[in-house]
Amino acid sequence: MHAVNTIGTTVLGYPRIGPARELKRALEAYWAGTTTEEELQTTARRLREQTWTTLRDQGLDSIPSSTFSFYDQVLDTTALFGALPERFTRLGLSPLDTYFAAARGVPDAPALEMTKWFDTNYHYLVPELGPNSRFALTGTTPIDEVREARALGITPRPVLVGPVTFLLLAKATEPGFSPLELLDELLPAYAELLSELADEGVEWVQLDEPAFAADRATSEFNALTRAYHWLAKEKHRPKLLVAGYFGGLGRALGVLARSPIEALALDLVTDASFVDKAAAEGALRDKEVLAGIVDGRNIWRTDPDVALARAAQLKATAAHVSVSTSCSLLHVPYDVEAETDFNPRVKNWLAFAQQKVDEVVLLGRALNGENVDLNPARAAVADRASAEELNDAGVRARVAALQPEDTVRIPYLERAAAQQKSLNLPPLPTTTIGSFPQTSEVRRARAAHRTGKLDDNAYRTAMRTEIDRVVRLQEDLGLDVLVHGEPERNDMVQYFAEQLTGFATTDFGWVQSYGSRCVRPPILFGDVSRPNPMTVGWTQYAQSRTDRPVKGMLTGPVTILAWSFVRDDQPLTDTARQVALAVRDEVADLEAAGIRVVQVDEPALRELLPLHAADREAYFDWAVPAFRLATSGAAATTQIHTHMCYSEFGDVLPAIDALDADVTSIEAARSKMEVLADLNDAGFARGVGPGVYDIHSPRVPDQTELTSLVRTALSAVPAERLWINPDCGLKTRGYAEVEPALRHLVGAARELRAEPR
Ligand SMILES: Nc1nc2c(c(=O)[nH]1)N[C@@H](CNc1ccc(C(=O)N[C@@H](CCC(=O)N[C@@H](CCC(=O)N[C@@H](CCC(=O)O)C(=O)O)C(=O)O)C(=O)O)cc1)CN2
Ligand code: MET
Ligand SMILES: [Zn+2]
Repeated sequence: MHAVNTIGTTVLGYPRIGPARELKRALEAYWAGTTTEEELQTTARRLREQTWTTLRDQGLDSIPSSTFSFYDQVLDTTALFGALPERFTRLGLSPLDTYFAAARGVPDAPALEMTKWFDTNYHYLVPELGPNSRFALTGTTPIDEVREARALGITPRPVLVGPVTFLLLAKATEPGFSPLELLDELLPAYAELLSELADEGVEWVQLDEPAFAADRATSEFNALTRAYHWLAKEKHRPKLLVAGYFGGLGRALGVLARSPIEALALDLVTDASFVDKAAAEGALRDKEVLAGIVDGRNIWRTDPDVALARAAQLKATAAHVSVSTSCSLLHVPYDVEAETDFNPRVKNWLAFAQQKVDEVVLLGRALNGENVDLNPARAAVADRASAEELNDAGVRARVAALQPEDTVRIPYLERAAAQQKSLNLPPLPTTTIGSFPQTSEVRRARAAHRTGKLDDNAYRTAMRTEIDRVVRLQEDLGLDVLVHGEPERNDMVQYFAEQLTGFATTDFGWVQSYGSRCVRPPILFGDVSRPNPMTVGWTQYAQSRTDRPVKGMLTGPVTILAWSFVRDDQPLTDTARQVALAVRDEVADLEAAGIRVVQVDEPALRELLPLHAADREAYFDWAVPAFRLATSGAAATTQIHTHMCYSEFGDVLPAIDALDADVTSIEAARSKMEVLADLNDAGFARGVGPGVYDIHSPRVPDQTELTSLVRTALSAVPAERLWINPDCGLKTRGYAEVEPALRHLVGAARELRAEPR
């Protein structure tokens, strides 16, 4: 047993969508109006109870609560402290519907902005705060959950977004205002919650401060000091565990070590060198340290010897050391045992959330000096290291033979002239980003094909029918560069992973991306190669149905890595080169099949940007060449497009320029085209297609609005280089919105082409 009053073994958080995506289905049914709030609440309660009892039965000492969310934990915090913008609260909806309005938007109240949770593929809803924002404990969810858990005989450890990270993640509603100025307003609301949790018998509360894994200013460290001195001075409160993850804590480690909190959770996986710094931090002497030695973000089984050595290093300096995950398990799937169709050898190398909990329990006992059997784990790690799939001589030789000229094309202006001669496009050419609406018909056909109910021929016919429809629609609308619509793709990364060697894909390995939307990140376990063309058949078919150019559609190497679970036994740069060569082969085959425009999507270029500025150059040094390796084999006449979205691009503009794509489409509608001026400042002078409307909203923009946006764009970019397109792919939308929106888009282009310049 663990010592009295310590936290002991635990995990920092757990998946919540449900092992069979029960929450996704319950949410979508509720939003569609086919079920009641009560039914939704019942599903939610059952999922929470299932999580708590599973974690208890697996033997964790401390069970987290409030890791459940109906949409997002940052939005939960905003709602809990009464800080939802008035445009939602004045709607007169129930608390739950007000919350969903903020998450998803309603006709007169656009949703909160959504953005990436640090360097993950999870998205949170950005709080909007201004000088007049006030906080009050208006919600009861953490307390309700404690009561639910206690009814099961479990006294849980509520997990909350910490006050400083919450403010640092918010966006200011007024220029010049820093939400951190609201700290003194916010702390009393947190203190009140802590006091109420103490009343419920809660012993420990976890406050997450991942914002301190990024570079921070002195004022921000001061805020951290102030926050935890302030919260800790309250007498009536649970003990405080502060969790920093997604990297080493830098100066925040000392700040937290010197603050009067009782425990600290450290990510010992992301930054191994951080262990020494933590060990050297004498002030940990009065604290319990949760050693995050089980990777919460990747799916490999933990090497028990490496992990235990890291944890043991802390024993000399901390009052008590317990074992935990490096971060919440939100970022991994539930259970590897659900994968019945999996290569058993690869399966034995993996740990999903449920297996990671077992690892935490086992390693915790080992750290306490109990006699446990670590040999199965050691054997699995050794087996993986020796697998021949990790070492494909042909792939290795090809990478070793790469030359600098493999990442260089002839100068842009020469290419642009050759492409214009071949494509003969009008000024302000129009195009889309690739996917068209994924109708239930298309989804059903894919599902039936997967389960064998639809044979290959019938499936091909179904997809071709869809491609015909999408091509005809684009011709009718008058778009200039067409796409095939991606009906055959379950996901823009998984689709490729399913066809490449070195990848395994899952049937049930769902991970929440945002709200009810999930992805199944492929597992990149070995050397990567492309046995056969992956997209040529569909693209060539689409091209055969029209005289206009059809744009081939590929996912780039950086995004394939970012949205997969990647191997941790070699640098990302090595893996990226292998993936890039596979994409390069596909570009060559598309070209050979007569495709004159190829888009290589890199929406995750910004996502993988390291949180610490000092690591960024090294990142660009592999990410940019990987994209260039994938695309530089193309003939001068082949027009290479790329696409980026879901990000603030400020920190990656030089990298976008360095990709050397002929045309870059980039999310811009929500920021009103500001990115164009920024690109100019970075010296960017190639084709650019700022998204002219936000595809995340069902709202259809009218032509006047689009014309005016393009006019704004024209003040930054000459018509010869300016493309007109939506912000992102259309797969999550319906035709009822897409058709009129694209009609207005083409109309705007025509209107402006007719104007004298
Ligand atoms: N990997 C990835 N990350 C990304 C993005 C992305 O496109 N891909 N886009 C950004 C935003 N994220 C997004 C993530 C997911 C979805 C999304 O729509 N996901 C779908 C699932 C996509 C999928 O893999 N679908 C498969 C499997 C569908 C499925 O669930 N099938 C049913 C049965 C089929 C049926 O009858 O419908 C089942 O297995 O139970 C398919 O369509 O083939 C969902 O949650 O609903 C959208 C955006 C950033 N990160
Ligand atoms: N080609 C992809 C699509 O249109 C790009 C999406 S970026 C998240 O769906
Ligand atoms: Zn996109």
